[in-house]
Amino acid sequence: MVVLETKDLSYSYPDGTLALEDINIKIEKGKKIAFVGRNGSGKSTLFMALNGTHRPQKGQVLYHGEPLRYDSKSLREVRKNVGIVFQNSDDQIFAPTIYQDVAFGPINLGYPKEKVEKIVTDTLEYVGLTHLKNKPPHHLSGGQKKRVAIAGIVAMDPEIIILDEPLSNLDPVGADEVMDLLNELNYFGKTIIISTHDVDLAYSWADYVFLMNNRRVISEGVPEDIFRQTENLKAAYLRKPVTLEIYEEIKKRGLAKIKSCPRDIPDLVQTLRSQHLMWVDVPPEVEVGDTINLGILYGEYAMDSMYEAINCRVLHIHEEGLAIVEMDRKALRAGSIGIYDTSRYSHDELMRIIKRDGIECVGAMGKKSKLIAEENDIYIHVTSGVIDRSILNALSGQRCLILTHDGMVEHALDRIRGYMEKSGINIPVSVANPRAEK
Ligand SMILES: Nc1ncnc2c1ncn2[C@@H]1O[C@H](COP(=O)(O)OP(=O)(O)OP(=O)(O)O)[C@@H](O)[C@H]1O
Repeated sequence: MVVLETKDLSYSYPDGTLALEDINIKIEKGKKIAFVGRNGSGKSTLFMALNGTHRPQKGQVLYHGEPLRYDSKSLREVRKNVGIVFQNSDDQIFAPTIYQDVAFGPINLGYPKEKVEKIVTDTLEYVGLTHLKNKPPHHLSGGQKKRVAIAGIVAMDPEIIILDEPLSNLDPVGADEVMDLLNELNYFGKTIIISTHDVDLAYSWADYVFLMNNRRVISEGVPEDIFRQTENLKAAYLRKPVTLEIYEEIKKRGLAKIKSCPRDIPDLVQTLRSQHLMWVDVPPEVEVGDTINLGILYGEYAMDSMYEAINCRVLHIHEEGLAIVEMDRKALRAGSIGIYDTSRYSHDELMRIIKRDGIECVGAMGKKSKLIAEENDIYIHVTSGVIDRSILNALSGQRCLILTHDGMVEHALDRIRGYMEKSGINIPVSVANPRAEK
């Protein structure tokens, strides 16, 4: 379903600068969208047009198929549904305390006092800022300010959240936290639109990408297509994402075993063709192309995990039964992943699970999980890209536990099961504290 659309939209600033020209885009509900383009290509201007702040001189913006109207009542309505988080948090945060800042939107929407209080309390908890609620915003770090700005928008419960350069000026941890938050919001149904220069981020994160240059959208599509269009990337002064570049080099050398483009590190690892060739004696009945089982390697002989079952494909049979075979290593004990639902957190149970399952690697998704780990002095090995890194750690034989909550539990299960299906590798995965059966 298309939620937001523009038709032949052009916009010039009052000083005559033409900033957008004939923009035709369609935004699908529930997607993660990235607008990628260098400085000055028109991304911020487009975002301001999408929520009615800039009124185009030509063309239209449509929200759910209805052209935007620019009277104050209609604008209020559209801004409630299409929230923008500005690039510079200081442009957005102005109340004396964080609490008041987040309350600003809901109060403006005319909600009763109790409802405002509940929304603000829930939102601050959601973004992990409850402990700072009475602080003045200018005392916060860049990452915290960004989360306050996002909270201010989330508090109005918009259908679409637009973020202009959400990671600019953030350190890697702050950036990961913001991306975690955006993924969670998207998982629970919000359409998320960001602008960025970061091609690696857009490639791995977005469902759909618009490439902008010089006031126009020059290309659009799924990231695997957009970032392979070398000419368009050059025209937009952008480079290829690193994961894609590595994959293309691997492919050129005949080392890739699958044709689909990997978008993240587990996918990239999965792409690698096993290159282990060896000589073995084979019985007379074996023919070229047969698969034979060589048994199990472990310890220092196993390369990818603690224990590996080695199957071989016979490539060539030499005289007297000596054959060249290509080894296919399969992890036998691929480690495991437990998922702990922190919405049903109990200190004793969590500590018992970590001990019982011999957990070697803990990952925390979301602010609440990180706080729980901190409270309990649990060392967090993985704080970002938690699901993918846990998969990689499990593949190398580690027992992993992911701390997360509510619906994200299902999301993690889906992602891990999806990986198992694609790769054919079985990683034991379960919810460590499942909901009790009624
Ligand atoms: N208030 C303004 N008045 C006049 N021209 C402006 C104004 N704001 C932006 N522009 C111009 O509009 C064009 C598009 O700018 P815009 O900020 O939308 O680009 P952008 O892609 O968001 O860039 P960045 O990545 O640097 O944020 C640029 O040529 C810019 O100089």
